[in-house]
Amino acid sequence: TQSTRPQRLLAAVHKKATRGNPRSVVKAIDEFCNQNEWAMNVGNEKGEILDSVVSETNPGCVLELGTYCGYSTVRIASLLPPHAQLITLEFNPDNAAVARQVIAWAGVAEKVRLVEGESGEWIPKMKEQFGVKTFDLVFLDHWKNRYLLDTKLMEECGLLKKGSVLLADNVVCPGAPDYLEYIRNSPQYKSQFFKSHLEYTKAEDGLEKSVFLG
Ligand SMILES: O=c1[nH]cnc2c(O)c(F)c(-c3ccc(F)cc3)c(-c3ccc(F)cc3)c12
Ligand SMILES: [Mg+2]
Repeated sequence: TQSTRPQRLLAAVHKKATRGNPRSVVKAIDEFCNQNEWAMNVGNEKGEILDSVVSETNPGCVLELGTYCGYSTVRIASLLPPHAQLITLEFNPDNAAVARQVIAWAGVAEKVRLVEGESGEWIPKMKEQFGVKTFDLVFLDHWKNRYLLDTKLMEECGLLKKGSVLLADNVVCPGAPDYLEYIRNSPQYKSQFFKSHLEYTKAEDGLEKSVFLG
C-alpha cells in the first residue's frame, strides 16, 4: 500500500539521523523537506526563532498545540532544562504515531508527553490529568481558527501566569487574523512579531510572541 508523507519523513529520519541525537533528527527532516517533499514542520528559519524563545524562557512546563511529525517537539525538548516537561497535543492519530517514533529516535521521549485528541477537549483537563499548574511556554502550531479559542480557554482554565509566553506559528501564512487582533489589542499581553518565511519556501510568514501580563 502507498506510504504517506509523514511515513516517508520518518523513513528519512531512520536513514539519515543518528539515534539519540536531536540535532541530527532536525537536520534530516529539513533536508527531506528541502530536497524531497514539502511538509508543514516549522522549519529551520522559524525554528531558530523558536529555539531562542525557548532558551530565553527556560521553561519548566511547555504546551505544544499541534505535534504533526514531532519536528518542533524535538527542537523544544532538546533545549529544556532537566526535569522540565513538554506536553504536545495532536488530533490526527496517524501523525501522532509517526511523531512518537521521531521523538523516540531523537532520544527526548522522557521529556515529552504526546496526547492524542482535540485541544478544546484536553486543555480543560490539563490540571487534573497531568498535574499541570501553569504553562511557562505555549507553542501554537495547530489549526489557525483554534488559536484564539484555545488562548481564551487557557486563560479561563487558569493555565497562564504572569510571564507565561505564547508563541504562535503561521500568523501571516495562512494567517490567524482574529488571534492577532485579540492578542495585540489586549492589555493582558505584550506582543512582538518575528518576521520570517513559510517553511522551506520564500513566501512570507512569521511568529507572534506574546507575554501574558496576568
Ligand atoms: O495547518 C497547519 N498547522 C500548523 N502549521 C501549519 C504550517 O506551518 C503551514 F505552513 C501550513 C500551510 C501553509 C501554507 C500552505 F500553502 C500549506 C500549508 C499549515 C496548513 C494551513 C492550511 C491547511 F489547509 C493545511 C495546513 C499549517
Ligand atoms: Mg506551522
